[in-house]
Amino acid sequence: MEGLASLKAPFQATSFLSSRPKTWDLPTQLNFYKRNSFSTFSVRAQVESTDGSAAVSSSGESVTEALKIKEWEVGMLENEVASGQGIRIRRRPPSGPPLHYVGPFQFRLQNEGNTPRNILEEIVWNKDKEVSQLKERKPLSVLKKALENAPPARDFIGALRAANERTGLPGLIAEVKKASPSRGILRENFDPVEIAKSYEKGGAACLSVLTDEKYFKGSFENLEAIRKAGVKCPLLCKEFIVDAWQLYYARTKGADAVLLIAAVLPDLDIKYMIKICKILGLTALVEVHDEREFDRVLAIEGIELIGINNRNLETFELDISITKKLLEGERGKIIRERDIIMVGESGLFTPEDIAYVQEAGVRAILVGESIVKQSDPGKGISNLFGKDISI
Ligand SMILES: O=C(O)c1ccccc1NCC(=O)[C@H](O)[C@H](O)COP(=O)(O)O
Repeated sequence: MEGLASLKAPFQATSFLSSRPKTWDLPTQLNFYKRNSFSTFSVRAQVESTDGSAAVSSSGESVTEALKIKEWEVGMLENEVASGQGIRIRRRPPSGPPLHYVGPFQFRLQNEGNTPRNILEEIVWNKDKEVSQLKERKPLSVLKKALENAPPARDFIGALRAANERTGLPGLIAEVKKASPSRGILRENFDPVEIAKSYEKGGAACLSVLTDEKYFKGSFENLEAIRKAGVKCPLLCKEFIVDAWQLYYARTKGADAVLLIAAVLPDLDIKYMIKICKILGLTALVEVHDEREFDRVLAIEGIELIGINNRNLETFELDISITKKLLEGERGKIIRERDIIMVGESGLFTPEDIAYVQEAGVRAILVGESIVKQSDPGKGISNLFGKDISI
């Protein structure tokens, strides 16, 4: 393991590896992690063969083996950092170290519980695997090239503000959602482009397109098809983002905005991803569900759009009073002072629900089930608001 730090050309061992502390007590490791790494994404990027030959470190250990250990160590540290911020979702299963690992004893003990504790954790673990496979096929360099041909990013927040000003009601992000883990299939006859056009006609300001296939029966093809069909509403790529690579991927597929879930991402990842979003012209909708997540997100610079999910993603429990509770008092004041747009998400079915969250302080709402289930989803919007908001 130590040999990795002294790898010589043609392998580039950059600062992450060469500056690694020699003593691996836990606090040192955490500080080191905080300073140097966001995810295995950066670990991979920093051990590169420049000529493609098999790599062996000075201790005789193969680079692949060393990389596996390094990835596992970073994974452990990610979980530690996250739980220190109250995040219960573990980024990947604690499957135990690679076979030849001879590291700190406390890490070797932590290989229990490798079944997900709840649905969100299961989705995240699955996404982590999915993304590493996709990354093999489309590395960042390929995506960066593809960005040149991506359609321009549109103003997601501007569209929400304009709708709110025009109607005096929260701007609607209408969700193109075929199925969900909590509700199963929502719509059998599912034509994403037709639904998107119907939403636009019905007065939606923006659209949210689920791209997760396994749990929501969505796809990036749907996102791309809606964008290519000329729908003018800005598009949110509704995905479980665990890696900055996905931001680039979403942008190449025509997304104007992405979702960052505070229950999944530690602060450092959110900060880092917001910076990348700004570079790519993407709007970040950062989602929270409780006070602790909300406070973490409010402490991050550059936040413009925050969603309060009324659905507990670990238990599926829906309660729209969460939006009210989180926007009361000091937090509501901060939001107003900073002119942050708040989005009420999930479980909104009636004009009374809309009035309730608007009264609580949201200027936008994200709605799926109640409108996607209607035979005419655009008309479903009129039913939701109790009036035609397209004019
Ligand atoms: O909808 C689910 O069952 C679900 C389960 C696990 C993670 C996320 C989930 N939904 C994502 C969303 O937040 C909703 O799709 C969105 O807010 C719209 O909600 P709704 O109007 O209740 O369909």
